[in-house]
Amino acid sequence: MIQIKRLATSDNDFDTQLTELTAWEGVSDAEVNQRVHDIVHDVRSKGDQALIEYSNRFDRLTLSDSSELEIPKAELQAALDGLPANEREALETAAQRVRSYHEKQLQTSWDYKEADGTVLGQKITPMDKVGLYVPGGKASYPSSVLMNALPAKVAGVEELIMVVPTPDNEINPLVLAAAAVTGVDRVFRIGGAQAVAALAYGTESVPRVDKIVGPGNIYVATAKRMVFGTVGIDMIAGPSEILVVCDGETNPDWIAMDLFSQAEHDEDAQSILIATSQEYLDQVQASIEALLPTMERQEIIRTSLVERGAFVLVDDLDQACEVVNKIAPEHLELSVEDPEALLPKIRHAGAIFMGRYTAEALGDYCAGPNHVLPTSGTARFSSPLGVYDFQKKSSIIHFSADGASEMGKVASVLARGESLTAHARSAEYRIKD
Ligand SMILES: NC(=O)c1ccc[n+]([C@@H]2O[C@H](COP(=O)([O-])OP(=O)(O)OC[C@H]3O[C@@H](n4cnc5c(N)ncnc54)[C@H](O)[C@@H]3O)[C@@H](O)[C@H]2O)c1
Ligand SMILES: N[C@H](CO)Cc1c[nH]c[nH+]1
Ligand SMILES: [Zn+2]
Repeated sequence: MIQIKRLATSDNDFDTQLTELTAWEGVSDAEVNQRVHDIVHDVRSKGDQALIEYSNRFDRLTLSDSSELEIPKAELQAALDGLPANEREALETAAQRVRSYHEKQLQTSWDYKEADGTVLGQKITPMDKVGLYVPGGKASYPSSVLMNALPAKVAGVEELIMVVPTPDNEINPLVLAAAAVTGVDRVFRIGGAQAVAALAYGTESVPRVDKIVGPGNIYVATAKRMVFGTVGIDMIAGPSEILVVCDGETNPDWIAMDLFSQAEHDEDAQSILIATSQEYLDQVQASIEALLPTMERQEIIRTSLVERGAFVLVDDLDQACEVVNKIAPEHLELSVEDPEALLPKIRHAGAIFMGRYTAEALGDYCAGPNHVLPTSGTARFSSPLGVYDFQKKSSIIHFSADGASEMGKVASVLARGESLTAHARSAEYRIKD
């Protein structure tokens, strides 16, 4: 029997149980923080040498020279050329759909003119150089290459630097092929906190970037948080999560597999099912028992479900939405007859999958929207990775002589109210007699 926690909103201590369930201890774990701090410090002070040492230790490589850190560009195209036709076609189809979706997000500069001729606006500029973290410890993620690189390309970023760990010196050719398809400029075989530090501070081989994006495990997420300020980051995109709300009418095997789909990423991944009847939860439990032995990654799935998974019994679908908003999941599946009716009640979720046919897995690969999403409740204030993450804005202010005179009077009063005389006099010079 796989012991999945059972909670009910009718439990007296439901809120406490929910808080304990969704707390991702690792993020604030002092030991992880110290380890990541040491790694970041070493990369900053020893550069490539630290990258070589950590990659040899954590990814079991045998690097001895800086020149081995980068994967030559010719290997990216060779990987693409060597793909079986069905893989190449799937990769290109997914890339085309992700690109089209993201093109809709492109923001452009804007301005408007006031009656006295003053022009105000915003100039939108792509970033110069960004770092794309592509995870690769427990699974390899060609799809994450697409999701990281394509919005950056659509935004017009000049240089894309990708990092990806290659444990035991193995790399999925699809990862390199995806880098070729999307036009990534340089790829380094490094991962974890050391890769994040290299992108943030630069080393002899790895260029320093302006922003680091992409998902990763606890070491990656902690390092991104640590270097924020020196570089920009997109969000904390940690271990995957799925929250399924079901009205009890979807085939329980489908729901069991949807829960497995995120649990198989990582022991730290979180899969939760909310339903309106105990009988339905029992049916999904039975499906899990029957299907788990058929799964290649059953040990990871089992640990994830037992340690971090849960079944939550609610009175009705309205109450389900309240629980969703408290959890603010990365992925939400509304596996119900009328998902449109629930949508207005959902305020916090990274991506919302509507109806019984919309498996979250489609969103991971080829629906079009980005799969790099905020995790561990950060959907309360973060959004999916998008073109907007690679664009920045400058305010444009161009006063006419008349406008400067009128606003000079306003600025003068406010500046004198702050006792900032130079500000006041600077504005006053432009006031017409
Ligand atoms: N939120 C998203 O959008 C999204 C998308 C894809 C994947 N994911 C998540 O990304 C994560 C990927 O994790 P992963 O482990 O497979 O790959 P990863 O690339 O994130 O991490 C691998 C690296 O972790 C470092 N590491 C491993 N053990 C360490 C230790 N003991 N001390 C210091 N560093 C250590 C190593 O440097 C290694 O190269 C999963 O949790 C998955 O769920 C999230
Ligand atoms: N579910 C992950 C985001 O949390 C993305 C992914 C890539 N490959 C499979 N899944
Ligand atoms: Zn996934």
